[in-house]
Amino acid sequence: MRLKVNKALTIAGSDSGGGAGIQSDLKTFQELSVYGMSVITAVTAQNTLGVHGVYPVPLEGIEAQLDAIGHDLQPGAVKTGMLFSKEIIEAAATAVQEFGWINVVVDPVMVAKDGTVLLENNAIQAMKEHLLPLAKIVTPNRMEAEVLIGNTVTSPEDRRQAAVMLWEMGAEIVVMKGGHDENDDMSNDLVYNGSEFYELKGRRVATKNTHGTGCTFSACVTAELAIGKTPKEALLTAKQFIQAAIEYGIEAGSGHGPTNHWAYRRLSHESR
Ligand SMILES: Nc1ncnc2c1ncn2[C@@H]1O[C@H](COP(=O)(O)OP(=O)(O)OP(=O)(O)O)[C@@H](O)[C@H]1O
Ligand SMILES: Cc1ncc(COP(=O)(O)O)c(N)n1
Repeated sequence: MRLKVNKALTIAGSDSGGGAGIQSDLKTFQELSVYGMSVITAVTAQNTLGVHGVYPVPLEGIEAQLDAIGHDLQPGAVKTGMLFSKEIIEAAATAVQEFGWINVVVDPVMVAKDGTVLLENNAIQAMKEHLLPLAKIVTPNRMEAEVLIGNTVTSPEDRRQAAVMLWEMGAEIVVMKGGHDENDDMSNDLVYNGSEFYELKGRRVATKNTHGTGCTFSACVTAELAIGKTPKEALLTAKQFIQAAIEYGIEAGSGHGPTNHWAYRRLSHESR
């Protein structure tokens, strides 16, 4: 018997340490029973202590991966992570349009936790011009939102304003993630869909093991959209997924460790 599967694609960088990027995305897709596919934009030599090298894949190799998928395997949703350069952003945006890919989730990855640049400065404009208008959902953290709107985001009012500005740049739904907020109790994310604001609420976990939280969250949103869930349903599940992954953390490496990608599935089974 052949099962019909829901398919999702990640266009992102490889994290040799396994906690972020392509690796976190494929693990998350698998946990949600979604068939994962990947276009690798760059290889990073990375562990929990930091990024030790960044090796972009030649543009021709990226376009070949996009074409290979586009001509055969139609994804039900697509996410972008580390895109590194203006040229790679343009190639990804061209493929989305050429192949009619839907449910595009843009995680505007810019720097790693240790400060290593994962998106060149001159690529910001291309992201605004070419990618945000194609996004069903964009998921910036506070620093990424500041770079995209060109202003600081500190107060709750700034956050709402930034969400509106990003929506005006063309993303259908904006999620302002709260991982970097100065709130010891909660890590809440603010969502704006053009007509209403709502929050994804989560208890803040005191841990240094948060490597790849943003990648994992956006991968979960993507998988849920591929399954056919509404954006709101997808976001609520992603919040539960990342909460479990942080709360039931694992110890791997001696620096900023990864999250537990199987915690959500374990908890779902246990509660049945
Ligand atoms: N310590 C924490 N406790 C609970 N939730 C957290 C914590 N840190 C982050 N989160 C949640 O994880 C998700 C990712 O948010 P975050 O702001 O960390 O993204 P990010 O900076 O893009 O992540 P990264 O760059 O590490 O992949 C959000 O839902 C956020 O609220
Ligand atoms: C390939 C790749 N993609 C994304 C991130 C961001 O994750 P973090 O901010 O947790 O380092 C990363 N470090 N590496």
